[in-house]
Amino acid sequence: RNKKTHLPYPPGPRRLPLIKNLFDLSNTAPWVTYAHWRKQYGDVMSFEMPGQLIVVLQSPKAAIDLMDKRASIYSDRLTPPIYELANFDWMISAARYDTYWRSGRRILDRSMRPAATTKHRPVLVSKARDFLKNLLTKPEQFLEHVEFLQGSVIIRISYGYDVENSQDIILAKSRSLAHVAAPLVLPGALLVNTFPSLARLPGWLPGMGFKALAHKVHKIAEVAAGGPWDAFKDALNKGVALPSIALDEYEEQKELTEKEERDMVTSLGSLFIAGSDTTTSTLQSMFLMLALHPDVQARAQAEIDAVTGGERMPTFEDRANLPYTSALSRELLRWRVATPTGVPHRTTEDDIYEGYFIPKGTLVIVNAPAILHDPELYPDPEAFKPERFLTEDGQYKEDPLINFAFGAGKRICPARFLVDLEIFIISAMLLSTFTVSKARDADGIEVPLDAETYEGVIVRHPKKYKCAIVPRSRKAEELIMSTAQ
Ligand code: HEM
Repeated sequence: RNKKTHLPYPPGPRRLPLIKNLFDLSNTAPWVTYAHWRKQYGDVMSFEMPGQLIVVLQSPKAAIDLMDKRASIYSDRLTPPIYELANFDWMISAARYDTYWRSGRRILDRSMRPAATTKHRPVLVSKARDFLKNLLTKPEQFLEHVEFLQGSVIIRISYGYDVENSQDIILAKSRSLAHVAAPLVLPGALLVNTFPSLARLPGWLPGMGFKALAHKVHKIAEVAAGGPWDAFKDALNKGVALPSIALDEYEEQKELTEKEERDMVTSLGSLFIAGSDTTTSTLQSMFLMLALHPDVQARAQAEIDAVTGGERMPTFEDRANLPYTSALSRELLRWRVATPTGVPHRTTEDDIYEGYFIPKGTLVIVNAPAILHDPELYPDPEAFKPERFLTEDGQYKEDPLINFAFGAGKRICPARFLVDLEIFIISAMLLSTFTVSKARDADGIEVPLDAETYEGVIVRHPKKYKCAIVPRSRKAEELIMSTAQ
């Protein structure tokens, strides 16, 4: 109960002195603990980590009421202290709600709003073709191909730079940053995240290894953001810059001040780390789903064949005639939410909601799986059913709730329209040319697949698995080879 207002915090599990709820939360799947707590404490609940109150929202109403309608006070972030120490607090998804974030976010919103994403369609198609070709030559490496696809899509769309192969230096630097920096956002990853004042102690004291780590992150981040930007500037000077967000912004602003250029470097530099793992996860879930649901796959293939006659690849223009395939790509986002608890927002003022006190500095989480797997909203929620996104007469139906897979409020994922295009075109082109099924061992026995074996806390991925990916026909092979230059 708050001393000033005499109002209680939102209800939640009993806190122990000092350690509060430190040991009540699952380390591997906190969203499961939240969903379990929801049954006891309702849609707006709270718990505490030492020194930090956390509020969890688990219904569309609560998420919209606070994250959207009161966005002016629910849009800050808790930048991990290690990022500040590494001068890496420019990463947009971790940045404070301030003027830097606003100008960076403006660039991203402008370049990824629906009208602007249409421009990226040719890149998506060409990268999808390369992807199919890779699947044809080395189907057993499909998980790696998905990763490569996503990395090359982001770098091409951001800077107009075509990644040639998985050894490409710009891709390697971006991956290295994602690999080193992404896990550091977890509150328990480093002691300095829990006790930021440690950063003020001299580096020679024992336990100060995080300072060397911060230095390393700083170095990698500068190269990962600066390298592709330099490649873009080089292409620009030679007059060969390809269409990209960087080029659009450059042409729009013409003369950039040093600060504007730096903001552009950092906001574009944020895209790889924010967007590679997430879409990769969803596409990796797609292969798992297809191998587990031959009925869904056959229905989508029949729909696509009826439109293309098996004589060509499906295109974006076919989308209006492919409602089931469109619905399939939406159901994927719901079925295995890639970032189940999103990125916490932080309040910048005290607030009162439904008689509960939410103080300034509270972390607020939308537990997306609680909404997208609520049996009242999505009956039989664990089942994969594209029909959820179809009207009774089989037309594609928009469902605004699916946006919770991308967060909420002002910090909602700026790339959600791009992701929609990408998942649609990849699934349509894949289904038109390949059939995915369970793998078989040397004796011809099906290798069992487990739909539940996922790992990762912020972004979750299916654990490494095998499946068989076979071209549907000789004609399908020709289509792949003829278009993938
Ligand atoms: C399936 C794919 C994706 C999913 C599920 C996803 C999900 C999310 C979520 C949950 C957030 C946090 C939203 C919030 O705080 O409320 C977010 C933020 C963000 N995403 Fe995505 N994302 C995806 C793909 C991408 C891609 C492809 C890009 C870049 C090309 C991207 C760029 C970003 C950025 C820059 C932010 C930070 C926004 C901010 O803090 O203002 N995301 N995303």
